[in-house]
Amino acid sequence: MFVGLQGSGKTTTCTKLARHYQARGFKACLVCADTFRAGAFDQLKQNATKAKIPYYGSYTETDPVKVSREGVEKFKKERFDIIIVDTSGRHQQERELFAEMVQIQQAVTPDQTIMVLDASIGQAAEAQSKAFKESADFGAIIITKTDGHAAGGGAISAVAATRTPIVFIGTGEHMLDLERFAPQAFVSKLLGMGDMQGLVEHVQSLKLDQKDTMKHIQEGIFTVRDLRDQLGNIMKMGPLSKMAGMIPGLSQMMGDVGDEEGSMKLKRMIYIMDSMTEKELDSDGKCFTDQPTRMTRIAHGSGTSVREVEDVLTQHRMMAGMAKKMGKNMANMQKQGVGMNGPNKQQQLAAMQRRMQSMGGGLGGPGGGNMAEMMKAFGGMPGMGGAGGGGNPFAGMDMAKMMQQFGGMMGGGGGMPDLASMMGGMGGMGGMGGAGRGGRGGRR
Ligand SMILES: Nc1nc2c(ncn2[C@@H]2O[C@H](COP(=O)(O)OP(=O)(O)OP(=O)(O)O)[C@@H](O)[C@H]2O)c(=O)[nH]1
Repeated sequence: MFVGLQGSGKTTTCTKLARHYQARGFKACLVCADTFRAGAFDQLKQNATKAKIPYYGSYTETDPVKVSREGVEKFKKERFDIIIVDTSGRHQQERELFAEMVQIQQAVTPDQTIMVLDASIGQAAEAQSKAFKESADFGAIIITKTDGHAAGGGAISAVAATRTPIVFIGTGEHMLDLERFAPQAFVSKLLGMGDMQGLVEHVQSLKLDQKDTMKHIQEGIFTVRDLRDQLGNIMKMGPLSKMAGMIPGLSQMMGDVGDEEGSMKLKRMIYIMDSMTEKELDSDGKCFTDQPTRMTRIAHGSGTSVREVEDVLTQHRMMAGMAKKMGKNMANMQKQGVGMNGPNKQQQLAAMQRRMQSMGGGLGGPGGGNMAEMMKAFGGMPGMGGAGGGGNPFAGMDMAKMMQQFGGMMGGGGGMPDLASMMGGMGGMGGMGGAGRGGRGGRR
């Protein structure tokens, strides 16, 4: 059950949370117990429909206690794992509404009552949460709008007084803008040091489909379609600035590259590939150099310029070259039998871990992120050859060799890549609004 002040972001956060659990395999649903505000049910309905989450509510029933009881009973019968009840927002003084909140709580006997707090109220959060605590005894807090200028620092320190855990934070208006609250990650992000754990969780929740591309890369192949799929995956990840905030040092490096410019560029690249024939998409791109008129046709078809089409093909050639290198190395590794399928798998894993740790220590760069964790995160990053949903595509291989190769790929000259060149490589790979222009692995 959700409680909170009017406009704190309750309804939005209910849907975000339901989607969060749904993406992790739970049967989640929403009950609208806000019969107070006209349009509240419509808002919940709209959000729920968009996120494909079952919902319950009524246009005619005015008793919120009745609606919530009916909704919860219905979904319990249908064996839902997580039933979220959204109550109407209130002001601190609204006695009647407070009484109603308690009645709903008694009617549905929630396993958890969560209070939603807007970060912008800052230090006032303490008085606010105390007032709520006196009526509805909530067990957890979600702080919303931490993407605003208030960043949540004041509100977070204020609610410490209630000794209630903050479980999630809202980081934007989009459905995916909900993060599990981890104090350490939160602080390092505030300080511009990135949040690799958040990145891994975010990428995992997107359920990116990378199977075909991974298989291709292992074989040393990278088709134009693979590039299209990877760019599509990057688009799914949400605004570039948000992703950058999670990668140590990247947001500083990106400087003035705007989200709009970046995503527009990605979109145009996708339009270009959408104007290609199936055969062209599945090709290695040579047909374009053999018959350059194809590029003119595609530029016309996609409403772009021949120059842009050339750029996409250059990008593809670069990635195909890397895939070829990678495929060869993987084949060599397999030949040498360094795969970890033998009986001493545990020992090999431990040795790998040690090697990774010692390498991680050598990684300078802004933020000095833990290399082992970074590799895990990059495992699931589109464009980095990750296997679907954050799985580590390097599992079962010699990590040291892999890392060396990464260094080579990113222009680090065979050693460990420094962070800047890694990001340069990423920017180049994804064509992400020029984020990688300065990096050695960048396009030019
Ligand atoms: N920037 C940002 N906006 C948010 C966030 N969470 C919610 N919002 C916005 O805050 C506004 C209010 O959100 P609602 O979900 O309608 O608030 P509510 O608490 O349900 O409002 P009542 O039903 O009146 O109590 C909406 O415009 C949301 O898009 C967040 O984390 N960041």
